Amino acid sequence: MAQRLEERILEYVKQHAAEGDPQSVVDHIDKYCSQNEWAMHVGDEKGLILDQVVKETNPTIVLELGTYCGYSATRIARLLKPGSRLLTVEMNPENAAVAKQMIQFAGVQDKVEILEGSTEVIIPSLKTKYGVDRVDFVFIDHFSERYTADTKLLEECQLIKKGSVLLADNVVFPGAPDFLEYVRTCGRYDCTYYPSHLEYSDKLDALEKAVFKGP
Ligand SMILES: Oc1cc(-c2ccc(F)cc2)cc2cncnc12
Ligand SMILES: [Mg+2]
Repeated sequence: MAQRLEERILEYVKQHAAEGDPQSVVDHIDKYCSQNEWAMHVGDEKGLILDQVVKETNPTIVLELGTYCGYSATRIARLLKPGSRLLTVEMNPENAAVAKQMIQFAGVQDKVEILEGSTEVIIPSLKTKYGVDRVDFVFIDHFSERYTADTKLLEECQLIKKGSVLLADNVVFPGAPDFLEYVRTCGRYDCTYYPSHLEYSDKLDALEKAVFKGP
């Protein structure tokens, strides 16, 4: 029995999902985490909203804050057009190691790059170190206390331009009240609220979409 929850999830996927099939990987993570052990993936219900926003945005460059086991990176990457790429930031090296294997197993490794470190250090290095000009879509799913600071950092680093889409998980539970206040009142975003439920639970949660109108 693998020591860590994240390793048990990866083991289950490797033994039961279809290698090279990202939908199968996503479905099996959902199956394990709804039947065996809860884990903090965005999940199937909020995942369908994520899918819809990714499809309507059709992004070329995606930034994800909070990789965890790679569930949402796999979920997003399966929808990306050829030539597009997803950069995902994870500060926990053990989770990054699991996510790397998950993404590899799903067969989306050519689209996904895992950046190990903290967002406050990595975001300012995206242009110089990772050759990013602008990000079209940002999935914010790390510590809710960092949502507002990292959003401001993306603006200051000129990584988001008019039309860039932010989508934030957990704006109800655990909650991101200052983020909601910021994007809804600063005047630079068009916001949409998507009520849903916490992953693998009947507790209420929601996603917030914030489309940047420009500086
Ligand atoms: O989706 C999420 C859920 C929870 C969480 C925590 C405590 C609890 F009781 C329930 C849920 C934590 C998260 C941290 N980072 C990113 N996403 C998360
Ligand atoms: Mg989350």
